[in-house]
This record gives sequence, C-alpha cells and structure tokens, in this order.
Amino acid sequence: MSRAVLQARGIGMAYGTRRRPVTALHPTDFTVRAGESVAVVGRSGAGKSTLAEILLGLRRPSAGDVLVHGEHFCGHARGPRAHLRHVVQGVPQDAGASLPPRVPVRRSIERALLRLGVDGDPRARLARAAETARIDPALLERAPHQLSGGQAQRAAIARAVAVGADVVVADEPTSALDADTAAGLADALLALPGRTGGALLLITHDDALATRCDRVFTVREGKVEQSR
Ligand SMILES: Nc1ncnc2c1ncn2[C@@H]1O[C@H](COP(=O)(O)OP(=O)(O)OP(=O)(O)O)[C@@H](O)[C@H]1O
Repeated sequence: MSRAVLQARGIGMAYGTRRRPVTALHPTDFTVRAGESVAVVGRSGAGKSTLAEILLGLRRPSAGDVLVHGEHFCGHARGPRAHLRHVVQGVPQDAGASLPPRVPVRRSIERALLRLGVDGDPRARLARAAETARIDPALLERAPHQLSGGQAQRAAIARAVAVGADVVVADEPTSALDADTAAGLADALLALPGRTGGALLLITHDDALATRCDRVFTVREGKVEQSR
C-alpha cells in the first residue's frame, strides 16, 4: 500500500454562532494515499467546498486536524504551517483569482519557487510543469486576467506541479467550461497522480468524471462516506 499523503482526523465544521451552530461537516476521518485519485461528490450544500477549504488550510475547522505526510498541517487549534503549504495546492473554479493579479503567471510561479527554495532551475522546472498541465508555455507570459477560465486552471495546475505539490485539491474545476475544454482539463487532472506520484482530490458534480477516479467519497448533509 502506498504511503499516506493526506489524513483527515476528526475534522468537522460548524458555521453560525456558538448558541446556534449550523453543522456543515460532521467529524470525519479519511486517508488519501500517494498516486491515487479520489472524487468527492454530493448535492449542492452538502459540505464539499467546506471540506476542500479545510484540507487546503484556507478555513480553520471547528474540530480535528489535517496531517500531511504524517505531520500536523492545520487544525482547529492552529492555522496552516508555512513549510507544508506548498504540499497541498488548490485548483479552484475561479483559478485566475487565485493567481497574483497583474503579474505574468510565469513570474509569480518562478518567484514562488525561489521563495520555497525549490531545487533546480525555475525556468526548466516550470517548463516541465507546463507540459504536465498541458498548457502552452506562451500563455504563462500573460497576467491571470488575460487567460480564459480553462487556461487559468491549467496555469494553477502548472503552479501546483512546479512547487512540488503532493496533493492537488480541485473544487469543481470543469463546471464553468465548455464540454471540450472540460474534457481536456479533466484529462490533465486525472493524469496528475501517474505523472507526479501525488494524489488528486477532485470535487465534482459530474458522475462520469467521478467514476474515472480510484475512489469516490460521497458527502451527504455534512457526512463523508466512501461510496466506492
Ligand atoms: N461562510 C458560511 N457561513 C455559514 N454557512 C455556510 C458558510 N459557507 C457554507 N455554509 C453552509 O455550509 C453548508 C455546506 O456548504 P458548502 O459550500 O461546503 O457546500 P457544497 O457541497 O460545496 O455546495 P455546492 O456544491 O453548491 O458548492 C451549506 O449549508 C452552506 O449553506
């Protein structure tokens, strides 16, 4: 069995106030292993995005902890640890907004590589990541607002691969794209575990896409269950 890259230990989320909590996620445990793809499906409002935000360290859970490579990453008592942030990367639906504005994408990714002290020539590393993300390298010379939604998502995949992410969390990445673009993006995402050895967590409403993943988690009214 391959090594655990991401572990949820009792993570739960209640919005609202202490007196009137609204449970979005019941305490949940699961492990995601290197090289696997996991789909997260469920009806609108079930708690999928809440789960994604917690795993990415963007939202502090009301309970529980997230471990990365067996090390504490974030949890109810503490925000994400900086030295592990790059290990879990997101590909959001509005990927353009997640990239630094007005700066050519290449520059912002290369800066991130230097900041993280990633080995090797940033340019060569990014060229390989662009290939994995199936994005034309010329598009990386543009600022995020000069990219289409699908191109920005590929740029976000390239960033994740370049910084050495071991877990990519994609939250409904294909839902705003036309059928051809969505199919191309889905192929690029599903190929990631095989190419990088990392894991993919794919939140989707698309059953056909979910069945292409190794496992499927279903979220029902905040309860996460493995359905396949
Ligand atoms: N900031 C917030 N404050 C209060 N309640 C929230 C907040 N964000 C989400 N919720 C509630 O938590 C529940 C889960 O929301 P979440 O966005 O995680 O669902 P989802 O499964 O991602 O839905 P969708 O598929 O429509 O994106 C919903 O009932 C939602 O109304």
